[in-house]
Amino acid sequence: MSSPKDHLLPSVAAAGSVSSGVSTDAAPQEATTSLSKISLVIDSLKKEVEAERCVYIKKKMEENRMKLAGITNNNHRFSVARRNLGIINGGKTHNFLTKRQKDAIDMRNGDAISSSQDDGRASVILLGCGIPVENYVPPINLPKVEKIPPYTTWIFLDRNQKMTEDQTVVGRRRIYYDQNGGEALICSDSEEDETVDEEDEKKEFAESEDNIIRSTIEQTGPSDIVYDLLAQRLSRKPCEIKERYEALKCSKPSDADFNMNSFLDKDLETAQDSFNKLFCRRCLAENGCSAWKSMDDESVPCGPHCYLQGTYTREGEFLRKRLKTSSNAHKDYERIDSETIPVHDVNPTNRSPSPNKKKRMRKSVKGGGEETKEFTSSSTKAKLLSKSQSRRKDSFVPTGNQLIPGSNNTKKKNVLAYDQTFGKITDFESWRTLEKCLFKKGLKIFGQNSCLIARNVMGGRKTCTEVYHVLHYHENKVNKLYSQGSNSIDSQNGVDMTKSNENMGTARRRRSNVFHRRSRYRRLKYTWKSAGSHSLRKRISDIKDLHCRQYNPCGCHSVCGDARKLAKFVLGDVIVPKASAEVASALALLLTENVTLICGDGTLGSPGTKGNSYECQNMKLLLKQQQRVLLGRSEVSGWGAFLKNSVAKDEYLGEYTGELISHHEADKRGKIYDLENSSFLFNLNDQYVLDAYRKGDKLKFANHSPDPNCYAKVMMVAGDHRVGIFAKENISAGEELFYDYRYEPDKAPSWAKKPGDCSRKEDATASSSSGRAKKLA
Ligand SMILES: C[S@@+](CC[C@H](N)C(=O)[O-])C[C@H]1O[C@@H](n2cnc3c(N)ncnc32)[C@H](O)[C@@H]1O
Repeated sequence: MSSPKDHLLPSVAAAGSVSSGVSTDAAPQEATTSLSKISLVIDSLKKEVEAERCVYIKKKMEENRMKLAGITNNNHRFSVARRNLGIINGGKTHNFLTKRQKDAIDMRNGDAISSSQDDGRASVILLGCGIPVENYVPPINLPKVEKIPPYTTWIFLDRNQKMTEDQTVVGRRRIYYDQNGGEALICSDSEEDETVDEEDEKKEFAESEDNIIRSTIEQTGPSDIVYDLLAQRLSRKPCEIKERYEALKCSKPSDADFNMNSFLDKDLETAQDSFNKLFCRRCLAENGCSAWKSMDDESVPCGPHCYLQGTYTREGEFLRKRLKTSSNAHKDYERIDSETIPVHDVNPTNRSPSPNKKKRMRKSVKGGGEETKEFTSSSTKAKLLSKSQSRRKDSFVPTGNQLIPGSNNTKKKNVLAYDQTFGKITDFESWRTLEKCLFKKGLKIFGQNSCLIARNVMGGRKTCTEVYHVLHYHENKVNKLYSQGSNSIDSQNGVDMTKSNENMGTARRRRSNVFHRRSRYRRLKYTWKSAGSHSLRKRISDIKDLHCRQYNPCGCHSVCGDARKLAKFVLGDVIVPKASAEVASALALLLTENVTLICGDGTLGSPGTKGNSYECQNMKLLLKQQQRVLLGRSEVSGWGAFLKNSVAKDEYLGEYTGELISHHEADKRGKIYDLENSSFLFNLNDQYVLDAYRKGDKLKFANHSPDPNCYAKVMMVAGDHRVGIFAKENISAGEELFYDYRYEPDKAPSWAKKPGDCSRKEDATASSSSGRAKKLA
């Protein structure tokens, strides 16, 4: 559909403000003119819609014709083959009908039923109009059903539809809107649908109708006349049109492009809002993104718009580097059709690391010593990637000759020309907020490797070459971006590098400082062995602009002697021979933050003690020193968790693990789980809930009991809340594990209600609709 502005009629726009009461003499005439103009707009829009529809239908018909042609040709071939067969068989006609089909046809023709059975079993029954039917089979009586049984429909809602507990009827469905206008949720069951009055039903608006409404009102302005006319043309009520327009206004991002554009002006945090809510924070933090693509070979371009492939002209055209063997050796670049490879449609080759590369990666992680096993955190990946990018960093030194074919300028001049060109072409200022945020994230994760940034975080919005140019020709802005918080991205007003050589030099120096410091930080962050060096350790605390958190490794607030051992281990050049992978991760964790060591199970394997009986359980959780748990059929319900070996009272059994999700998300999931009558949600704190449904250990199968043999405890471990399950009493091998889910009495399901709990059933039902039952520690 063409732009609404093309149709904009100035006098019609004025009609938007025309109210129904017009007082001047010229008014009736003006109103008539306005009416006709509005009608014109609507008609032309309708015509456009119709024309588009015609084209669409024609296209569809043509597609169908092509599909059908295949089928009919086949059928035709078969029928010809069959006829030929008849001819071959001496013209004998074959009866291809089954007896039942023939009977039905005969019955219709009023003929007596053909009987090929001459067995004397002529049980002929006369039906209605005297049609004789042989072997009459009485019809099957289907049981009469008054109401169709209830069903449940789940519908994903648009987060812009802000409504509360309201119910909106769409067709015959009843939709419950999420309290927070959330993007998902909803349930409708047909039981209630049945109660919806027929007259309440509203005809849904088609997309074309929406377009007409929106475009007309955008062109003419909203007014009663416009609503009336639209109602007439679309066979609706004016109030419906008005209501629809209001709804369209609120949810204006009706097409994908608009949606994307609206996100582009948000910062990453806001744009990711729902992402953060939906996914487990811990998984994201620990594993990073498994979809990150690394580079197999640093010298191979990452895609058609890799900076190694070529560059952009001042006009924004991509010039591809010519092969050295080209006869046009003096020209280093050739033009490529921007239609063939759109600038923003980079589709980097999906190369996954080769087995050898993977091996190499593992090997390099092992670099810290034999005892340090592989730990695949995002930080590790980043470290590996940053290493590769530093190798790659200066592999392409742009010169004026490369940029401007045939130029005879001196190298210095050419570099300047190059800078000036790209300073303008890759105007970092013009990048959208989200693009800058993504770029910043990429910079943090991958360093200044434009290939990795473009392919992993820019999502095709910026090519590798564009990222490269920003990195190299807007360094001052990049530096600022890196050193400042994401909130200040919009206020970035770095000096344009192209303006002066002097600035360029300063920026270059500044950049190298930042990146130098960053790479040092990375080394500290991920190479645990390096922590043994005092100079490096000092640097950890010297890095002022890193966000520092006071961390203690196990989160326990008491100071035990073993903590000092651990501290010494981490910071004092002591090498512990058999540190496990978990220890290595724990140490990596320590090194990622500014650490205050106050506790730890220094024995790193056998339980540490404080006084006579103190045992730091947090460290056991951190080191995953848990009991073996078996899965089996439960005494009470479904599956249950069983202990393999006997344990003593208060012994740590294991962790209740799961996805770390927000309460908002848990409420949504809880509604589904409640329907299944099986919930793996565990309230962690007022921010997060653990959901073990998809991810969890066997301990998630431990069932509820009011008189349990275990208990759950929320512990602060390495800065995170985690849930440990402990033995409440001595438990012998093979016993099933139970703990008290501690559901709130009014929300507890019947099987979890305590005998003394006098809350009425209705109360429980009422409250469970407003909140899920919460498993508590
Ligand atoms: C965390 S799961 C436990 C594993 C579950 N038995 C299974 O087979 O998946 C919790 C669910 O188990 C069931 N459940 C747990 N304890 C129960 C009990 N004492 N009586 C009845 N059902 C119980 C409930 O359906 C509850 O939602």
